[in-house]
Amino acid sequence: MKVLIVYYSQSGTTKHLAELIKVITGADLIEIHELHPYSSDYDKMLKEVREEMDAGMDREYIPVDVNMDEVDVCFVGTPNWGGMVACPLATFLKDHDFTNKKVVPFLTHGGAGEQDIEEHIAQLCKGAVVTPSYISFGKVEHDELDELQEWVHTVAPEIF
Ligand SMILES: Cc1cc2nc3c(=O)[nH]c(=O)nc-3n(C[C@H](O)[C@H](O)[C@H](O)COP(=O)(O)O)c2cc1C
Repeated sequence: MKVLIVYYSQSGTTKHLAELIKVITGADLIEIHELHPYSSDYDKMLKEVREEMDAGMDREYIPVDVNMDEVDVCFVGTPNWGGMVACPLATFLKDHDFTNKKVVPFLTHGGAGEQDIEEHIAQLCKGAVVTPSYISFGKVEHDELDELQEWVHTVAPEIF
């Protein structure tokens, strides 16, 4: 059983959650990075992201060495970007074939919650079986670790 965690993180919050899931599952971890960095000015970056989403543009990512054919269960982690999957990760998901794979979403947000991100992931990972997500407002705290562990065991019992 091959288990993979693929995620994007702009400021480390989703990365932290991905690393906790790695500790629980022992899965391989892949971080997606945009090919051309966003502005380091937060407001400019928000504008840039809004413009590329409105235009339906695919944000290029730095290629990663992964053979998706071998993967059975893929944890997919993203920050909430305007209720959507972060753009570079969205491009990665579009580029790979998730048919008949189990996709397990996890996400972090700044107050708006899950919105339609699970649905967006299902659209991007065509043919996948998408489980309920783990949703964290900001960084996962120490007292939430039991809940995280329980969620992993519930959505992907076959990997243990
Ligand atoms: C471009 C952009 C758009 C965002 N849009 C939202 C949003 O619509 N709703 C929300 O709750 N948080 C939003 N956030 C906040 C992030 O989802 C939140 O801070 C997240 O935990 C950051 O994860 P990261 O550190 O892994 O990048 C946005 C952040 C960025 C950079």
